[in-house]
Amino acid sequence: MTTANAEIGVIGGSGFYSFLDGLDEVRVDTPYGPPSDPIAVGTVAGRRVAFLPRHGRDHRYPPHKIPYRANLWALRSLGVRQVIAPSAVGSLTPAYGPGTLAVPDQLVDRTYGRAQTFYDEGGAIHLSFADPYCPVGRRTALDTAHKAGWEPVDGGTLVVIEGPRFSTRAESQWYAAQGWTLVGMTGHPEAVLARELALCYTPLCLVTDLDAGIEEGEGVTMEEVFRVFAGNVDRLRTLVTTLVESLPADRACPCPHALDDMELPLQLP
Ligand SMILES: CSC[C@H]1O[C@H](OP(=O)(O)O)[C@H](O)[C@@H]1O
Ligand SMILES: Nc1ncnc2[nH]cnc12
Repeated sequence: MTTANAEIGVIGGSGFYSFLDGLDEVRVDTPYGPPSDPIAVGTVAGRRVAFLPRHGRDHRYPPHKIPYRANLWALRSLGVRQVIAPSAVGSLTPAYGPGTLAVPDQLVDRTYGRAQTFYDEGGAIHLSFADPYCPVGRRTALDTAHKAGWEPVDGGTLVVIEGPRFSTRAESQWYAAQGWTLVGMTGHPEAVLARELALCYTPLCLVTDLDAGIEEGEGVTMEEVFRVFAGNVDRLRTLVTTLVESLPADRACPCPHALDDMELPLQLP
């Protein structure tokens, strides 16, 4: 049983395996097994922060094998109430080239076979997920990014595919034709599990490539994703640090934290 605590969680994705120096590492266990990695906990600008690389620091978990439930549960058990979630994504529009930062406001789930709820026994719980992301977190992220010199994209739809393969050109063109703008592999079930634990969740999507239906080359490669992300990770890390400082502590947002006080079949950590 750890006594470490944090209010803000950062879940790093591909190429974002560490956050800041000098954080303490804590091992947390959960009813869903251990999270992807020990969690780095510390104080940043007076705010208590917990950092967890979703694939593990050695990227041992592919997107469909990430222990999403353990990750969210572990963060919540440390006291986390707001999650910042950077990830590498493909673009479904030529308007958003590599290096673009986007803060989507919608999500489409095209995954299958992933455990995507904590409420699979003990009673039926149906939560609203109409707006999957915290509006205050999104606004703060966009304002913070503007101040830091980014030109972030405000809104758009992230389609989450099962992976680990990238999309075919036809799939990609179909996603784009729906009006969806970004494609990734990890945004679901991460966001909905955060919602089920009454956590605010703010995605920070860094475009690493034009997806297969948009570009005319050989298709997306993993090497390309890592290379472009590596070229942006330092300023993204700086942005996340500033965002940690800027997120309002009072959570005066419409996200359903009332869950905290509800009688649920699940004993929240
Ligand atoms: C490294 S190629 C595809 C991989 O990158 C993205 O990871 P994350 O969302 O954790 O940044 C994508 O979702 C895939 O998991
Ligand atoms: N094109 C793409 N498709 C799915 N996930 C991605 N992550 C980064 N680029 C991606």
